[in-house]
Parts: sequence; structure tokens; C-alpha cells
Amino acid sequence: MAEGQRPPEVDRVAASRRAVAARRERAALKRDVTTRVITPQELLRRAQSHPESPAGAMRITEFLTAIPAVGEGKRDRILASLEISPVKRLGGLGVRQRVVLRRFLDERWPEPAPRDARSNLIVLAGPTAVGKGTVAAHIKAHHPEILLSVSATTRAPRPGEVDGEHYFFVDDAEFDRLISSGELLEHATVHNAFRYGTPKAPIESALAEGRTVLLEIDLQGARQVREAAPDANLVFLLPPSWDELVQRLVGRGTEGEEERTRRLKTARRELASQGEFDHHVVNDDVARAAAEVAALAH
Ligand SMILES: Nc1ncnc2c1ncn2[C@@H]1O[C@H](COP(=O)(O)OP(=O)(O)OP(=O)(O)O)[C@@H](O)[C@H]1O
Ligand SMILES: Nc1nc2c(ncn2[C@@H]2O[C@H](COP(=O)(O)O)[C@@H](O)[C@H]2O)c(=O)[nH]1
Repeated sequence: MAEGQRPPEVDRVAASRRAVAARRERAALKRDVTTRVITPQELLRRAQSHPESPAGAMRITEFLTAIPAVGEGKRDRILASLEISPVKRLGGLGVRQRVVLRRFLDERWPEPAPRDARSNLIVLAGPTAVGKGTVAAHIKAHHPEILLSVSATTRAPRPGEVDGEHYFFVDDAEFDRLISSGELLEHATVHNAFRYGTPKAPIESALAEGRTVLLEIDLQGARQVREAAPDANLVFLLPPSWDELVQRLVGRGTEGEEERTRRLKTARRELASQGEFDHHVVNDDVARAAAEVAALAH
């Protein structure tokens, strides 16, 4: 072997490491489709624009079974009807195959259509630990023109939380009174634990003054706001990937393992409901995501 030349086993080890890394990336992408962090159409777009990427290297069979409603039998029937060979990779599909696949996906699993900005009431929801609180706090700090609604809750304050600033901390009797006197725009029991609700009066006066109001609430609350105020702008905050969501939840360190498992189960359900929302913002960067949400203000 010439001096300076790498021994072949070094190249083999490097190649095998690259293959393992690529397999992991493809598995993560599959998980993102299964958990609905990204749509199948989005994965297809990535494969087309970067055929050499992990998305491009994904086999059509892996891609189809990542879609929650598709098992192996259905996958084979879809491939036969679209006349696509099961050995194809997404980045290697021909033009006809891409067109028929895209049309098929749009018919069966349509992507939510973006709607125009609608009203001054913005609702920010999304799965646990996606960063709703962080993004809302950034908007509060940088956009004084937007009112961040302060919710009432029956949970106890955490260290550093101030009554009237972070929440109105109330007991069960007071929460019942707020409901029965019609003082809440919406309310829900969140994570099967404590009750949370949005006081109506401050929102109504801010909207009457022409201000924009931001609610950072859970999915059940967002649905109630849609009923009460159909013009409200519903924004779903998405994590960059499922793995990143799990890491944020674990990294925050505020829940034990049992509670984390419960929240992640709810998160899967919530991600599956993202089609109900008017806008979808990926929280890969707090300042950018906050700017996107704030830009919806009139
Ligand atoms: N863009 C981001 N990049 C990296 N980490 C982030 C980002 N946004 C938020 N985080 C971190 O993720 C964790 C969860 O954020 P946060 O508590 O704001 O989530 P949440 O959606 O309000 O959660 P919950 O609904 O459970 O109250 C925090 O540790 C936060 O610092
Ligand atoms: N339906 C509502 N959900 C709310 C409201 N205020 C906050 N929340 C949601 O609760 C969880 C947990 O919050 P935490 O501060 O205890 O971690 C989080 O998902 C919030 O979005 C509300 O008024 N109504």
C-alpha cells in the first residue's frame, strides 16, 4: 500500500457508518410522516428537490407504509394501480410517476389549504413542548401592540410565576364561578390534570380598540374558539421533527417519565388534527416562528 493511502478497511468502516446514519435519517423521516409532523406531499417535495438526500433515498414502499392509513397490502395495491415498481426510490421517480403519485396523495390525503389572514384574534396551539409558551413570550417581548391573553388556571404557580402576569391562579370554586357567569371564552381540562380558561372581557375590549390578541391554549380550547369566533386565525405550531419534540420535552425536565408518556400520546392525537388549523408554523427557530405568527396581526 502506498504511503498516505488509507487502508481499505478504513473506507469500509466509513461507508458502513454512512449507511447506518442514512438509514437512521430515513427512519426519522418515516416517523415524521407517521406522526404527521410532515405531510407525505412535503416529503415527496423534499425528495424531488434533493434526490441525493435521505428523502430521495427512501424507497417508495417505505414511503407509502409511513402513511398511517397504509399497510403492506394497501401499499402493494396502490403501487400496482399507479404502475410504480416497488424497488423505486423517491428521488428516482420519473415525471409520470411523480405526477400520478402526487395526484393520488392529494385526492386521498389533501394538504390543508392556507387561508388568508382573517381576524385580529390569533390562537396559537400545538403539541406539548413544541414551544408555544416560548414563542408566545417572544411575541409579548417584541410586539407590545399584540395583547397576550392571561388565562385562569386551577394549577399552582411554578417558581417565578406571578399571579395576573403568567396566569390568574384560582381555586376550583372560583373556576366554576367563572364558567357559570359566562366570563370565559373557552375552558378545558388539559393533560387530564388542571383546568385552564380564557377570560373574555380583556379580549373583547382589546379587539374593540383594534388591537390584536394572541391566545396560547390547547387544542380543545382552539376548537371552542373556532365555534365562538369562526373568523379567528388558528395557528398550529409544529416541531421540526418528532424526535426534536421528544428531546424538547425531556430537555425541559418539568415532567416525570409517566407524565411525558401521557403528553406524547396526546401530542400524536393533536398532530393528527393539524388539518383543522388555518396556518402551520414550524418552530425550528423561536424568533422566526414568532415573526411568522406576529405577521398575521393586521
Ligand atoms: N425553536 C426552539 N428550539 C429549541 N428549543 C426550543 C425552541 N422553542 C422552544 N424550545 C424549548 O422547548 C421546551 C418546551 O418549550 P415550551 O415550554 O415553550 O413548550 P410548550 O409548547 O409551551 O409546552 P406545554 O404545552 O407542555 O406547556 C423548552 O425547554 C424551550 O426552551
Ligand atoms: N384550553 C386552554 N388551554 C390553555 C390555556 N392556558 C394555557 N393552556 C394550555 O395548557 C397547557 C399547559 O400549560 P402549563 O402552563 O401548565 O404548562 C399548555 O398546552 C397551554 O397551551 C387556556 O386558557 N385554555
